[in-house]
Amino acid sequence: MSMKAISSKDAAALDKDLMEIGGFSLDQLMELAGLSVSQAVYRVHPPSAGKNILVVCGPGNNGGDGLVAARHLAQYGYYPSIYYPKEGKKELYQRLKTQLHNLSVPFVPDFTEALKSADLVVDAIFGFSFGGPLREPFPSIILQMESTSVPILSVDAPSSWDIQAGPPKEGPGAKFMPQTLISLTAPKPCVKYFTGRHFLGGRFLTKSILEKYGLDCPQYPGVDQIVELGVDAEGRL
Ligand SMILES: NC(=O)C1=CN([C@@H]2O[C@H](COP(=O)(O)OP(=O)(O)OC[C@H]3O[C@@H](n4cnc5c(N)ncnc54)[C@H](O)[C@@H]3O)[C@@H](O)[C@H]2O)[C@@H](O)CC1
Ligand SMILES: [K+]
Repeated sequence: MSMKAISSKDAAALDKDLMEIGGFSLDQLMELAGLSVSQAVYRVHPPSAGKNILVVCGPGNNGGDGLVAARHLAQYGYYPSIYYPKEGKKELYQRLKTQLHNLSVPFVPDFTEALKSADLVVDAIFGFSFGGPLREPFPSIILQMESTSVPILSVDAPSSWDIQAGPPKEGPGAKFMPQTLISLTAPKPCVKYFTGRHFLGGRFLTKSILEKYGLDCPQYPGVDQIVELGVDAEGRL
């Protein structure tokens, strides 16, 4: 099973349509996106494989997806911790933080230290609005993510990759290849450089939106919020 990619411009327009025409709020979309991310974590890394999940959040909505996913992971019995070096300004992120504080999910100050005890890293740093050379404090975080042996699951795109053109030719991110990627709504063009396990999440598209953007959404099995691309609902290639 495969799916057509969507450019970052169309992905942003589709998001806007879901809210302005579709009647969704950002909170709802982020909740469903983050729920998908948590299910992908559970699928590739069940609690029996290690419960310490380090969720690295960036300043935008990709980071918001990470905050939501961390809440669900805590409810599933994992021990998530959050590294959030550049917090976003939206009130929504503050509410997500409160929800995590109330579950005693720690916000950790030192990425290098936190990585030492992590069983899996969720890369929720940048999604489809990433562009240009990496600005501080992210270059050193990306360098550590590309050289660690801890498995990484990236949300919507491997952070530091150009959404269209894929990994940078040199510098931080040039060798970054997460083990798992969950594309939200639809894969982005950079997915053609990705070689790991690939899931789709964000189960909120309607027939008219699929038609407008020329997308063909694979069938999600049962009540799942994720579908693995490359494998069909019955597990066949
Ligand atoms: N329909 C969907 O697919 C949905 C998508 N959501 C998520 O929203 C993401 C897009 O969110 P946003 O548009 O807020 O953007 P992102 O979260 O992709 O990133 C934007 C932030 O990154 C910073 N940034 C961009 N380039 C940078 C660079 N070179 N160095 C340092 N900082 C940089 C920007 O200043 C901004 O703060 C998607 O990828 C997805 O994860 C969900 O939250 C909601 C539903
Ligand atoms: K990401």
